[in-house]
Amino acid sequence: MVNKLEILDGKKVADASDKKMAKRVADLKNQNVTPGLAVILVGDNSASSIYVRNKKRRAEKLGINFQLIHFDDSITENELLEKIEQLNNDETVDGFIVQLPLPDHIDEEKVIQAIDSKKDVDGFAPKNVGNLWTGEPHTLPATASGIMMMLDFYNVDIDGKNVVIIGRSNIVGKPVAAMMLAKNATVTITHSHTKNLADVAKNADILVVAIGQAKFINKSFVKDDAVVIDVGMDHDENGKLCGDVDFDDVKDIVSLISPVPGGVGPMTITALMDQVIELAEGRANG
Ligand SMILES: NC(=O)C1=CN([C@@H]2O[C@H](COP(=O)(O)OP(=O)(O)OC[C@H]3O[C@@H](n4cnc5c(N)ncnc54)[C@H](OP(=O)(O)O)[C@@H]3O)[C@@H](O)[C@H]2O)C=CC1
Ligand SMILES: Nc1nc(=O)c2c([nH]1)NC[C@@H]1CN(c3ccc(C(=O)N[C@@H](CCC(=O)O)C(=O)O)cc3)C=[N+]21
Repeated sequence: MVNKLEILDGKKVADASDKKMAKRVADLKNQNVTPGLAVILVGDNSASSIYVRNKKRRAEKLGINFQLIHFDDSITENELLEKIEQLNNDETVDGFIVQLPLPDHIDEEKVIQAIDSKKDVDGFAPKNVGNLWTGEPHTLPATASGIMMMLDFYNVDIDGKNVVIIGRSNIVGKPVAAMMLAKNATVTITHSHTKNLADVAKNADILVVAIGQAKFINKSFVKDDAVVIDVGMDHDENGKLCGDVDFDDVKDIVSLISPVPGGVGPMTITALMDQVIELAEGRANG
């Protein structure tokens, strides 16, 4: 079978949206409002560090105020909660993120609940999660939104399609499921207890992989002509950044695939910046 490989080029989609977003930031600055984003990073998780570095770069490019608050692993839960309270009350900060995962001695649930849902640009606060499933959400998880924006850019039809998601995290798997369902996909969420994962995954017209295992998904998991979205931020045996999908193994059978790097990562940042700008627009309009 002859197959024309097409890449879901997240970098290209991101560059196109940057032009529109920079214009919105300029309009806000004319009204004396500068969008503000703060990020709390505890310790130095590798995927988090990549995310922080690229967010800073993109915020600076777009003219968004970016503030990194970097704590050592030894920070106490109370110190972290105090910082969150301060950001909740800081009028120059439109939105902020607490990078996950957090060290074991900190209760992630408690931290997320402390974030003012109006400033929760990750869309992780319980109120925003609830709204994601019932409609009219205030903020949305950036990775899932970024994936949907990318599929939209490439005119990938979702209605009635079989979407299989591998991974059920609150950051990626579950919000992707909610958004795909809202677009009328038939959604299957799989995880480490799923039996016959390859057979289930082979039903997917659109396969979304977010497990954090380098090159785990090879062509035995992928149907011919499937669309494959690789969320993983892993490292191969040479320490090089790679995804959860073995790109070279599947590239000849898929119809569309997002690479790592240059796929979902840049789209996550696009979706995040879009959300920060939107909150600042809300502030400017009173
Ligand atoms: N590009 C981006 O924008 C982003 C990238 N990432 C990256 O995506 C990956 C996943 O992140 P995240 O969702 O936070 O990960 P988590 O570790 O929170 O969750 C991983 C999920 O994958 C499942 N899983 C793990 N191994 C297997 C397996 N062998 N077979 C089936 N299911 C499996 C787990 O199952 P169970 O629940 O049963 O344990 C769990 O549901 C990471 O590499 C991360 O760095 C994350 C966020 C954003
Ligand atoms: N509260 C919280 N929300 C998150 O959304 C969140 C998090 N914590 N913790 C960590 C993961 C990981 N994540 C990434 C986003 C973009 C890139 C990214 O920019 N990737 C580039 C990397 C390119 C490079 O610089 O080498 C790419 O794929 O092209 C990476 C990783 C968000 N996460």
